[in-house]
Amino acid sequence: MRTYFIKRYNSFKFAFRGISSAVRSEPHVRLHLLSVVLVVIAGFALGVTKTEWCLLIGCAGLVITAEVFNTAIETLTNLVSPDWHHLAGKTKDLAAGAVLVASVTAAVVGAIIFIPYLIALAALYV
Ligand SMILES: Nc1ncnc2c1ncn2[C@@H]1O[C@H](COP(=O)(O)OP(=O)(O)OP(=O)(O)O)[C@@H](O)[C@H]1O
Repeated sequence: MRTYFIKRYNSFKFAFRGISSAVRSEPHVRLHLLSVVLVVIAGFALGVTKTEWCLLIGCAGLVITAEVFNTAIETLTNLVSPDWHHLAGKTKDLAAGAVLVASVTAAVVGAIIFIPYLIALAALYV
């Protein structure tokens, strides 16, 4: 039983080490984390609903997950193919494409949620 908990503890430790390594090595991951912080501040400031919070958190999780996978794929590609190879390039382009899809999705959802709040807020001052 003790071994079971030690193994689970180590799994979490390795996972956090992976996230921490992605944050330290990838400027894009830091940029996306900053965006998440700004979205959370805007969410509290504008008083979004519970459903809207779920959508925003879901999108933020999707983008960060895509970024961490992208970092993992880039790292593995660099290990397997340090030299220029069209398949290595294609692999990295595909991973970057996944991040772009997740980011555009999050941006569209954010716009759909925040724009009506911002219009209502602006209307108070005009
Ligand atoms: N070994 C390679 N062989 C062929 N093309 C490559 C190779 N490495 C990178 N590329 C091409 O250059 C692009 C940029 O690669 P790079 O490794 O700099 O990733 P990146 O998107 O700049 O990553 P990041 O800025 O997140 O570190 C890739 O998307 C790919 O098209």
